[in-house]
Amino acid sequence: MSTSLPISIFIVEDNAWYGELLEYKLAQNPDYSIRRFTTAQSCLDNLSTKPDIITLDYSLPDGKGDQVLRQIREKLPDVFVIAISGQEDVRTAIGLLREGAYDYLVKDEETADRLWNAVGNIRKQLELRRENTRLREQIGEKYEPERAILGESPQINQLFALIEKAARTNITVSLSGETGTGKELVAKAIHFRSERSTGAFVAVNVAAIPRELLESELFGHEKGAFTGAIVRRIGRFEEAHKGTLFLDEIAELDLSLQAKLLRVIQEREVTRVGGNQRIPFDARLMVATHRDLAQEVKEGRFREDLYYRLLGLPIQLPPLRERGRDVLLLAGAFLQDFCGQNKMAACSFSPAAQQKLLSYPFPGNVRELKAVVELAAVLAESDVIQPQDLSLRGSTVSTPEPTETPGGESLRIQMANIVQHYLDTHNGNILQVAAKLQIGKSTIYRMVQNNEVRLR
Ligand SMILES: Nc1ncnc2c1ncn2[C@@H]1O[C@H](COP(=O)(O)OP(=O)(O)OP(=O)(O)O)[C@@H](O)[C@H]1O
Repeated sequence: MSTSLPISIFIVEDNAWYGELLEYKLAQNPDYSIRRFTTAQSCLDNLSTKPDIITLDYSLPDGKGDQVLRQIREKLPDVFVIAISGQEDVRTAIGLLREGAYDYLVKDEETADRLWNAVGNIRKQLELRRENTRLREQIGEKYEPERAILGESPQINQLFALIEKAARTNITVSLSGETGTGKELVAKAIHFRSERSTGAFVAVNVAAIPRELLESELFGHEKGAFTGAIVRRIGRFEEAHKGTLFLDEIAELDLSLQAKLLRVIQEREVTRVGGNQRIPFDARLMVATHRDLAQEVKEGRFREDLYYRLLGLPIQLPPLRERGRDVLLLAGAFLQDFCGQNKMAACSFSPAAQQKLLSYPFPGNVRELKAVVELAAVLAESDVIQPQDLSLRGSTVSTPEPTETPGGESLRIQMANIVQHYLDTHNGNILQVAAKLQIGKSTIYRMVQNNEVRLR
């Protein structure tokens, strides 16, 4: 297998003949770019070019292998060093491996082949490392707030400023706002801008997990802790170690779990269900709710002490209807994305459709807008979306009847027929059908609510 990624290798060997042999072997792979050095100093002087791998002769005229290895690793901690020595001394080998050498080879007639294999193994690790870096960069880019969170209204600009502040420290962040306003998106943006971005972002929707499972979900359980606990399982707190734990719908946590959560946060240790070992964790906490948590405290449904523990930096997300022309900006971006993903001609909104979007209150906020736009793109008869293509709940703007097709069925009925067919063939699994048809799941939920389709 040849890799398209070049790998740079330094061969440090004072014996010219031996150096030649190693270079000859490795040069068989055209992706390896090789440089040879006969002294430790000449290698150290060239480390700024950042080789991926160094093969290091243990006995160089100007330095012993372990000292040179240390100097190399001080400058390039990530470089893979393969030590090569003429002496079969186990202690030397162990010492070098302890100093961080990747491998140790003894000079004999098979060294070149073993080096070839060792470099091949390193290459695989390097490819994984590069892939990881690439993915991490992509994620970082994706969650660069200015790119992922769309909007130009003063409210959104204030939000960007708060995200920057939150990302600079480890302070707990409490997000509030109506459903679909982007609370989870903001939590991710903060995580991926923070020093913890290389750690995991672990999201738990407290309301979506049955009470009896939630404790073990959060804190883990030991094998045999309860019927069904056939293996030990680490909880979300442990999973988020060095990263961020995002607890969504925190107001739905019942009072007994609130007490446990408070203790865990105070002590920064979890005890798995059925266990007695206290396991320290280092996760940053972010919480979100669509409720007024202070009001929940007043009404005795949320512990006051936990409330103050979690409040940290409060960020309130404005409803979409208060973001002025951001509605059109978001709608345009969602439309472009959807048409691009589905290889449809570029679409736009007619002025009347834009007006309709601007005058609708969007109780489901950005999530609803996205679903409405995607459905409109499917329903529209031309590449200009008209008001009647926008299916808004209880809309005040009068919408003409959907166009009749030659067969006499309205497009909306046809759409319902298609969705019904997929629901029937996918056991009523809304998520699967939404993915298959590339429409928002809320669109299908709405069709179910309006009795346009049925879950049989
Ligand atoms: N400003 C924005 N720019 C682009 N996309 C957004 C914006 N705000 C929200 N979204 C998108 O809207 C959808 C809903 O966002 P998100 O899940 O973050 O909302 P939420 O407030 O956490 O919802 P809930 O309270 O229901 O959990 C997601 O697809 C998200 O990417």
